[in-house]
Amino acid sequence: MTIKIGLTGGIASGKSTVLGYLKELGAKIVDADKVAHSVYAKDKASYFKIIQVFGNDIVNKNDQSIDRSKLGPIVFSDPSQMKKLTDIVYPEMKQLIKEEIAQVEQTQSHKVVVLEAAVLIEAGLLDLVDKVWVTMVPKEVAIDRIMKRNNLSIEEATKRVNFQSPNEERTKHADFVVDTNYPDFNITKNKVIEEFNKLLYNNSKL
Ligand SMILES: CC(C)(COP(=O)(O)OP(=O)(O)OC[C@H]1O[C@@H](n2cnc3c(N)ncnc32)[C@H](O)[C@@H]1O)[C@@H](O)C(=O)NCCC(=O)NCCS
Ligand SMILES: Nc1ncnc2c1ncn2[C@@H]1O[C@H](COP(=O)(O)OP(=O)(O)OP(=O)(O)O)[C@@H](O)[C@H]1O
Repeated sequence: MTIKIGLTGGIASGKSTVLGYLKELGAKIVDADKVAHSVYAKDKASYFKIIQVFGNDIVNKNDQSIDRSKLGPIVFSDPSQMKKLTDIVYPEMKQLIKEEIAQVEQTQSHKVVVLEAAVLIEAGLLDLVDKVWVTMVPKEVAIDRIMKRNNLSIEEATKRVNFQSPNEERTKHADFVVDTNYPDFNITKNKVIEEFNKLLYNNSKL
């Protein structure tokens, strides 16, 4: 049997760091951001729907591809526009993720598959996983990390954090909360290894 972990967390909460540890432990990674990007391809049903809703201005004139860098500013500054986009993107994204996970289950290529998705809960992906892991730092720490990492003002960094759901929304669904608010990355790493092994060796599904 394959154990399916959904990994989510707010911006700059340590998702990529934890994902790196899980990869080292041998888990297969499914990256929801990447899958979401793939639905913009011309052979996907979402392609035409997105152009219908957002118009030709978001299309690259040379190759007719959708330019995400034009779409981003429209949707990230207006939740109602983001809702219009995700109403189109999420169903196709979920179907593709389902297929990717099924492939791992069928071939039994990996014992653990991790679905990394910033919007695991919002996109209705909870039913695809057995366990939910949530990376978390206090809001002020996230803001501080973004200011340093992305070289942004406190206002810009705060805007990015506020765009996403609050930590409490996510931790409500968590089987395991990965607190990454430690200067020493090894503390985070050891917690991840411990929980991973618990899951792998105490799991009746295996
Ligand atoms: C708006 C789009 C076109 C911008 O693409 P672009 O390549 O410029 O940015 P990218 O996808 O790398 O996103 C930047 C960051 O924002 C996060 N993010 C993207 N969409 C959302 C959202 N709806 N809610 C919260 N965070 C989001 C991503 O996880 C990532 O950390 C793209 O993010 C998108 O299609 N978003 C809607 C689908 C979605 O929710 N994707 C996230 C799946 S985890
Ligand atoms: N103990 C720690 N564990 C994880 N990350 C830490 C820790 N201490 C500091 N950080 C820093 O937090 C920042 C965010 O980490 P990471 O990129 O893994 O987060 P993320 O959730 O994937 O971010 P985003 O959603 O913005 O891509 C990084 O700059 C990282 O160096």
